[in-house]
Amino acid sequence: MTTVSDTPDVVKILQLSASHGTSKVMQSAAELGVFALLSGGALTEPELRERLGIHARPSREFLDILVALGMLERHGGRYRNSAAAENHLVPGRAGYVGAFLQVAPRLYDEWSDLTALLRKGTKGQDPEELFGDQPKDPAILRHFMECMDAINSTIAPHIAQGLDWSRYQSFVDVGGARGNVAAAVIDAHPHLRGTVFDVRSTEPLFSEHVTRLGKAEQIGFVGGSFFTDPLPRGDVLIFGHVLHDWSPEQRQDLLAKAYEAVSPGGAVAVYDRMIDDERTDLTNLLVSLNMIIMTPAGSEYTIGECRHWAESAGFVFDSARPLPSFDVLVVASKPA
Ligand SMILES: C[S@@+](CC[C@H](N)C(=O)[O-])C[C@H]1O[C@@H](n2cnc3c(N)ncnc32)[C@H](O)[C@@H]1O
Repeated sequence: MTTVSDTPDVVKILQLSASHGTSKVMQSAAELGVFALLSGGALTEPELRERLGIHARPSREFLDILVALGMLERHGGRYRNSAAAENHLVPGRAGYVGAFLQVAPRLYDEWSDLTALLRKGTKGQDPEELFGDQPKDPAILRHFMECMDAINSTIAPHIAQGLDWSRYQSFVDVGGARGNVAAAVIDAHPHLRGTVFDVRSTEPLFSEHVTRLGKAEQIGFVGGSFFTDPLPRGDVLIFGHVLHDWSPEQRQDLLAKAYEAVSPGGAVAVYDRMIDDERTDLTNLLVSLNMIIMTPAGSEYTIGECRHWAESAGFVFDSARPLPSFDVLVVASKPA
């Protein structure tokens, strides 16, 4: 006999209603170090419980949910990482994206007020609180940079391939943080000279990171604010995960400013979690709502809007291509 709870629509509604649970299980697994521990080999539930310091009452549900989510596997009473967890959730691995899960608990708290935000439109944050150029807690800044690099590391090789860099001599990564993407571009195209433009407080972390990557000679740093200071000149200006922090008017102003700084014949390259023009993609719509919650005026935006801002600034639209991690790269050139 079919009951109401067996119908696909009801199953879907029940699963959606419980998705806070899967999100929280993933965050706690990262926080407790489950994936790092299991990268050393399979363990039984009592062994995991003891090593992770978790209580017997929730431990089986916790671990078996991770199995059901495809993050762990269970064979003969022993748990081990799935290939996905082993490749992407073990700290130190090249494909590590778990830093994103570490910021997630904060996001989780911020989302708890969604209904209030939907009514008011903003949480009333101070823009300076988010990205002010005052000294910040160095540990917090470092963690923020690590999280950004965990995400942009998967994108960087595609930025290095996404333009015909043989046509250019220089680029500026605007809001380029500690130079992670700039280093990947230089790595693939050693003839280029790169500049990272970012708030002054990031300079020590930039120097440390590009030195570690062996790119300190090829990448310079200019500190300042892209709202009040001139942008450094270059053949290509990159805006990666920057425009989504600001209002549509500020994005338009930044691209107009970029047009002045780009050499004739050069280009602007923008990447963000852009929304498809039909506004159907759930993943990036959720990311956009997250930006609305987390910033005073930011959000994601459609590919068409990005094209419109670039064209209004004087650029000629070249291409929009999807990148891994649900980002889109828009490239537009400045006539020679
Ligand atoms: C979300 S991060 C993106 C970092 C990097 N481009 C990436 O793709 O991961 C935004 C960057 O913009 C920088 N930023 C914020 N406000 C700025 C301003 N007014 N002037 C220059 N850089 C700024 C931040 O310090 C941060 O490094």
